[in-house]
Amino acid sequence: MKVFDYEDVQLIPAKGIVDSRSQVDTSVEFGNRRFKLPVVPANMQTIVDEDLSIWLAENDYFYIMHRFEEETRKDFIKTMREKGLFASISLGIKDAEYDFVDELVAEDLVPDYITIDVAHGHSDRVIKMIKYVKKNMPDVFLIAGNVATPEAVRDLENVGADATKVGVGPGKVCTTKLKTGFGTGGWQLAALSRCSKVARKPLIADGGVRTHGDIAKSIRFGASMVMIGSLFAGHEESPGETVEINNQKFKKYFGSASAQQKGEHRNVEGKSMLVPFKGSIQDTLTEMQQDLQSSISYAGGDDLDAIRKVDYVIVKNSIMNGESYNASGIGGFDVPESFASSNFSQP
Ligand SMILES: NC(=O)C1=CN([C@@H]2O[C@H](COP(=O)(O)OP(=O)(O)OC[C@H]3O[C@@H](n4cnc5c(N)ncnc54)[C@H](OP(=O)(O)O)[C@@H]3O)[C@@H](O)[C@H]2O)C=CC1
Ligand SMILES: Nc1nc2c(ncn2[C@@H]2O[C@H](COP(=O)(O)O)[C@@H](O)[C@H]2O)c(=O)[nH]1
Repeated sequence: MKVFDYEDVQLIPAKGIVDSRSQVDTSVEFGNRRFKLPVVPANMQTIVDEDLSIWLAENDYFYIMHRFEEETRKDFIKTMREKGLFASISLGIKDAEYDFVDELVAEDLVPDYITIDVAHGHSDRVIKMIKYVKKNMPDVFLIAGNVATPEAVRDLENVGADATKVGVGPGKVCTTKLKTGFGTGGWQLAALSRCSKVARKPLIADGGVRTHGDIAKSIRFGASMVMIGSLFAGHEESPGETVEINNQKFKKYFGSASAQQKGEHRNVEGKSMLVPFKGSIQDTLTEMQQDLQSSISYAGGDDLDAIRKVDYVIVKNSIMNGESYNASGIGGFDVPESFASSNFSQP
């Protein structure tokens, strides 16, 4: 199998057709709505909250609210409806989630988008939940994940998923690859490419995006939407706790399967980091849009479709010219265990 990841690939420029990058359209249709960018902040507790969801929806960006404050989900849907905004929530697969689905139907609170958010999406339990949601809420746009293989994409699509989310273990705060030996860490882009060969519905590339150019690469290899955690951590609007060390501001970013999230040390497959404070999320989204407009212009077109057909080369591990990601200021650092547990109150 030919494997490669984001840092191993360079897209090859084609003859440009626009006079200015400002003419380029980065918008994407996803589930009958059009969004400004093919990018969604990860549905994690230190990345998105209600305020940010409202802001994103009001400004025509896609969002998925996380599922880690279960009891607030109905009120969240009501709030979004009162504001005339779309509602997009996450769902687990435990027994109580079936009752939750029943309650949403009974109380006429069916959201516009639901994302089934579990680590091992290619499983009987996820298939059962997809069938249940689609039977009881046929109009909801249902995203299911996470998966790593074409077989999984086929299986989840066949039982009713409207989109599948690809990426097991490539995340910045993920320890799945180390603790279990499984996943798409190190070959996430190739895994996405394999999945795109069979997908009949949209794919979301999830995890491993470290630079804005990786968004264009995700689109090239089959993604309709790109889910990003670490690049969205550390903003003013990010819900992660702010920490000051030696007069420098940081924000916490922790995994959804970390001890911090779970409140216990059982089946931990995630860790916690401090990410340098980055200012406003609007600035990052604007820069992402400008960079993607530039990508599309290099692809020789004026919308995202141009990137999907562009040629590429594999240049094994060479695009950083010997620099590490941290050296370019993109990273952050891991939180020592002692610091993580003593200075952070559990959600
Ligand atoms: N994208 C990725 O690579 C990963 C993402 N995550 C994120 O972490 C969060 C927690 O995920 P998850 O633990 O699935 O959710 P939950 O903690 O809600 O667990 C869901 C259910 O699935 C069971 N379960 C979890 N993992 C497995 C497995 N490998 N095989 C069989 N059953 C399993 C759990 O039981 P029990 O705990 O008893 O096994 C539980 O009953 C999610 O937000 C997920 O997206 C986590 C790991 C990888
Ligand atoms: N293995 C784990 N993966 C996790 C955990 N929490 C979140 N995630 C996944 O990571 C991406 C974000 O990746 P990034 O590289 O952009 O930071 C997120 O969308 C999840 O799919 C976890 O605890 N363990």
